[in-house]
Amino acid sequence: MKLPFDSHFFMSVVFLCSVGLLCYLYTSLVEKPNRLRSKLRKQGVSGPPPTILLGNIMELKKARSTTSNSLSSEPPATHNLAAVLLPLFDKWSKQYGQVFMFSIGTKPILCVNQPDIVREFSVCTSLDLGKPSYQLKQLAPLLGQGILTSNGTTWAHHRKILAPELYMEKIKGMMNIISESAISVLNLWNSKIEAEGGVVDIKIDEYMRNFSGDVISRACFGSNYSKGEEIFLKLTALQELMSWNNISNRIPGMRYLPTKTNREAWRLQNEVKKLILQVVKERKETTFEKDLLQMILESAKNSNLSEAATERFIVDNCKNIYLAGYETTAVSATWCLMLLALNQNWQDRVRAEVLEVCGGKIPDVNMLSKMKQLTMVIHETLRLYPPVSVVSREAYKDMKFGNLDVPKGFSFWVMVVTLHTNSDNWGADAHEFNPKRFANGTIGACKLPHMYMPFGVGPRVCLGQNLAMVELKMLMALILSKFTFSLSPQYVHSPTLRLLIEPEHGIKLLMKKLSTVPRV
Ligand code: HEM
Repeated sequence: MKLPFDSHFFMSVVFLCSVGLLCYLYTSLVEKPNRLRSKLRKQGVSGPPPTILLGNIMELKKARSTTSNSLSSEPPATHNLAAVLLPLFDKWSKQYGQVFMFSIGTKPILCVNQPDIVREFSVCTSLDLGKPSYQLKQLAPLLGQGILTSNGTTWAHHRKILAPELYMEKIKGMMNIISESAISVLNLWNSKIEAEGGVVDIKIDEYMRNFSGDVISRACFGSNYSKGEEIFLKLTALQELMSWNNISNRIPGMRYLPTKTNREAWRLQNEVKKLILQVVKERKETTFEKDLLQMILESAKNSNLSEAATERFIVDNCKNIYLAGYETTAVSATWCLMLLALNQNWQDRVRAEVLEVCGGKIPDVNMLSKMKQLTMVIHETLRLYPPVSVVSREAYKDMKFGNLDVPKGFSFWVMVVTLHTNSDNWGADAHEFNPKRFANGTIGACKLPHMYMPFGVGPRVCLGQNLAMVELKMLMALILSKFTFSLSPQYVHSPTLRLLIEPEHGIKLLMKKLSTVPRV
């Protein structure tokens, strides 16, 4: 058969295309990352040598698998998470200094724990310092493009719309919802204790999730938990599929292949979208509340977006808020109860404060603000067990931090756990539970307060931190005023790093009703 074109010409085109593709791959996967790394090497920054394409992935993987089973089954004597969860980073930091570079795949990353650079990084307001591109790609299937997963002017637009809805003034209006959600957990525990004769061994994790899910769903979206429950379950399953443990998330391009896991993730994505749009539809038909969902709806309407873009704006931001505020608060509450169970003196002390301030009433904002000991305990919990272990950014143009010229394309990691337990900053008891260090607030707690960052830093600092603190205080105050608790003998201490720092086997407490008012 005669080809309609010259076969030599065809072969030349194929040859040239292949050479072009190889050059492109070589430049973007090998030459460019090497060029970026060499710019920092010239400034004296070193780090573990990366292997071609895989970077330091194999070392990171090995470190994770060797540490995951090495934790004590006893309650912790100290809370040295940096050494347990991030030993490789500890080792690299000792070997290469407080600023070193490593690679995830071909992506060069600068790990920064040096106080002056962390300070500059945390006050930088440039829109060119955004969330890392590799992270946005990884989270896109889970979160689409909302406030958590966008950069530049798109992010600024999302933040402007959402921020006022989470100011303290608005949170005051959510107090009833927050206390009702907490009381429903207390009622369940009460019934369990009565049914089981006075003391009950409870795994608290799901209750904490129900609480924070209920609050987010009702306060921000006006729907009740039973409507949000399905969304939460699917998002949690989706989050699990997106976690580091899933190989598809570690190999570039793998998530586009129709593997079993990916197909399951796509199915869940569609279902979550349908459910959120269903809540939106009901909302349009029935209510004109001025809550977060209403703001998102109105802003989408005013933005002259196409119907598809409007849907995406709504669905993505709903998912972002659900995800940002759900697990983080639940996990913090879980760790806080574990620490109070382990430290009975602090449990008694905070309970005495709660009983004195509230006198048997449900706390209001004013009462919560008077609970100093409780606030100290929560800050200390977030110091030792910060749910978000790394604050990360990428330089989208050449930038300067301290003496460091950082080329465009470099990502930064600030290791929150490492900063939170640095003994130079926090003192010799850095790995111990000592809420007293927060007696003068977060500013007086250590030598360099900007190194305390459970809610992140700079313009992208957590939007929900006021809400989270009020939720945690309300829940702890109500639990402490009704129950006493200690760690269950079945509790196994095994903090693990999924997307967040979580108790691997959950937290079990021995819980009973409070009979007498304790003396301190
Ligand atoms: C104890 C609970 C929480 C913790 C520890 C936490 C922590 C964080 C952290 C570390 C960040 C990233 C900040 C950065 O990159 O500098 C963040 C971002 C965010 N959080 Fe939270 N968070 C909590 C609760 C909440 C709640 C309850 C909500 C909302 C209802 C929320 C909404 C957000 C949003 C929207 C962002 C993205 C901000 C942006 O990129 O502009 N968070 N959070």
